[in-house]
Amino acid sequence: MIRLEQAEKQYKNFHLDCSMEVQEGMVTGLIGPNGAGKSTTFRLLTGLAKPEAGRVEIFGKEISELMAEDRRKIGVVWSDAGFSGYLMGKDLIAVLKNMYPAFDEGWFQKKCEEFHLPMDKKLKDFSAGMKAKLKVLSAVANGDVRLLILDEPTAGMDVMVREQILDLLREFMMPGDRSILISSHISSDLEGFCDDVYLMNQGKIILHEDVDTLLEQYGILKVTTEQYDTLDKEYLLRVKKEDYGYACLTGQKDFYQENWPQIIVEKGTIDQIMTMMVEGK
Ligand SMILES: Nc1ncnc2c1ncn2[C@@H]1O[C@H](COP(=O)(O)OP(=O)(O)OP(=O)(O)O)[C@@H](O)[C@H]1O
Repeated sequence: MIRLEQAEKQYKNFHLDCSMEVQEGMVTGLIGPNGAGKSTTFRLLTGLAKPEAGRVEIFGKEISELMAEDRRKIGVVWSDAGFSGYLMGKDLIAVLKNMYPAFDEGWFQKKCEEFHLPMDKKLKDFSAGMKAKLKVLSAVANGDVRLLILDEPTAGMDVMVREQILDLLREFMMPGDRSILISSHISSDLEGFCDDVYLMNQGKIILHEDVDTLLEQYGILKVTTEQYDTLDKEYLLRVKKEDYGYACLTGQKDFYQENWPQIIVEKGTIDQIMTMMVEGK
């Protein structure tokens, strides 16, 4: 569905060099700290920025070659942009009908009710959570959409709003021929939702892994300086100095548990793995 091959973009003090893929039927997460380059990657994918080198493809075509019928199958939600605040919820229906030939009005209205989105209120008076739900709902209500590109759709949301948005996206994925690329700087947001994640830091992908593998096989070894000296370092991805000795990230936690049963091995959340990858040496 999406393929970036050494796509490069240069800003004054920032260089993006990104290769990644989003497969049909998969939810792929793009995670990374603030300023990592996630939005820049999304701007390349949506044609808002042009790569200086490399390839950026959606549905097997370069972005500039996408036809109107291809574009109709792509839904994009930006964290910092949305509909005019002076529209009322009910005015939006006419706007969406006009934008999407396959707009599912009945479904949209039903969901607005379910999510308690007031149709007779101006969008500028919606809470942040209401705005976030409305943006995702509007993208999903386009019956043609097959690929959603979501820039931090759950950022700053409380746990209930976040789960409502993720449930909506799970429903969108049900038919099996659809895909989502979703970014977040809080990776725990995406745990239990993504099939695979790319971790970006300073414009580069520094890790790509299935979420199941990340959660089952990655671990953080907490070792004293003496234990560290005896460890086989072959399967250590990152090491970070701590007061007690070292924290070591591995993608082969069973190997260390079997061979060094005395050391502490923590499972590690995606956030901890991300922090180790970014801050460790
Ligand atoms: N139009 C631009 N001109 C100059 N520099 C830019 C421009 N857009 C982005 N940058 C720089 O590119 C870098 C990456 O920014 P980007 O917004 O892609 O990061 P991000 O991972 O989306 O961060 P966040 O999680 O904070 O949204 C930053 O250093 C930013 O200042």
